[in-house]
Amino acid sequence: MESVKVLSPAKINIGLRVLRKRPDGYHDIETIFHEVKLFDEIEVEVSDRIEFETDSSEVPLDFENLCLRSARIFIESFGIHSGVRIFLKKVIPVGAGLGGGSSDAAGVLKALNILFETGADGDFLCELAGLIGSDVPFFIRGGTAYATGRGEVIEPLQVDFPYKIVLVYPNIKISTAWAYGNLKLRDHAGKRSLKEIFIQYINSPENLKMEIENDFEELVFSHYPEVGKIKAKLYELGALFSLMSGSGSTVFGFFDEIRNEEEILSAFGGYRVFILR
Ligand SMILES: C[C@@](CO)(OP(=O)(O)O)[C@H](O)COP(=O)(O)OP(=O)(O)OC[C@H]1O[C@@H](n2ccc(N)nc2=O)[C@H](O)[C@@H]1O
Ligand SMILES: Nc1ncnc2c1ncn2[C@@H]1O[C@H](COP(=O)(O)OP(=O)(O)O)[C@@H](O)[C@H]1O
Repeated sequence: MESVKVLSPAKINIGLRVLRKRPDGYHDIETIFHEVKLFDEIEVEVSDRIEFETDSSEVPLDFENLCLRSARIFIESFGIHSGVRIFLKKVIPVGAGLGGGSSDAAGVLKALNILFETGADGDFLCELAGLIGSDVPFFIRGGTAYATGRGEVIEPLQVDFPYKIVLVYPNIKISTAWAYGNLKLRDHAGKRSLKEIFIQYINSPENLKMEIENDFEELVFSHYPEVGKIKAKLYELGALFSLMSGSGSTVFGFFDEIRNEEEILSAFGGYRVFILR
């Protein structure tokens, strides 16, 4: 096989509860991951070294590069005796709460699995993915899933998703480690699980509004008031439900139909807006 190309999608978190700090420094969380139609592109081919190229100036090229980390883990775990060249076309904003880096890491695992014809199944790729980052296992299968543990325990959910989605990224990069490190934990004792709430109310946005929260909103909105203003503006523009994704700074809105595309785009002039139908 000459080369393999895959698309790696962004995600949103439809609700995010941070439950407790664990002895290993991570936090147990509860979230609904939902894949959205915004994609990076990855191409891999065999090479004599492990090489990486990208069209983005924002992706780190050192040890923090998640595509390189994925490739090294894959090559070591299968005892492969060649290298790979990875090309990443970056579309998903970086440090935006959309999981782009994690998705690219999963995309590299999936692409290399095809390139080297290992025959490894999704469960094995999920195990490798968990070594790279908490959000990476979700992206092996994508779709919609209920996640627990540090985010790596995935239960796929079958849902007919009824909304168009608008994403607004206000050009503010937020470090996930900073967000977890500065969060004041809230008490979720006695609440129904996000999975139950999501399944019961996916077609009832008024109830989603009342019951689904993202614990990072308070912290991020207080440091960056412009992020909170996006949520209010999305409701003014007709969103049925709106929430910040992950540790921010992207805010998403669910709409039944989008008839005011021009108005939405001009309301957020200067920000990156994605209208996903
Ligand atoms: C907040 C979320 C919600 O989906 O997403 P993003 O906003 O980053 O997209 C995730 O929990 C982000 O997961 P991910 O981005 O994979 O995090 P990792 O690389 O594993 O960890 C980065 C750092 O975040 C903290 N961390 C991460 C996950 C977790 N459950 N508890 C934590 O405390 C740790 O300090 C860790 O060193
Ligand atoms: N392929 C990649 N794309 C984006 N970021 C990457 C990548 N590889 C490593 N990173 C690092 O991961 C960090 C988190 O990026 P990203 O996954 O886009 O954000 P988030 O965790 O907010 O969803 C970035 O600040 C960057 O340093």
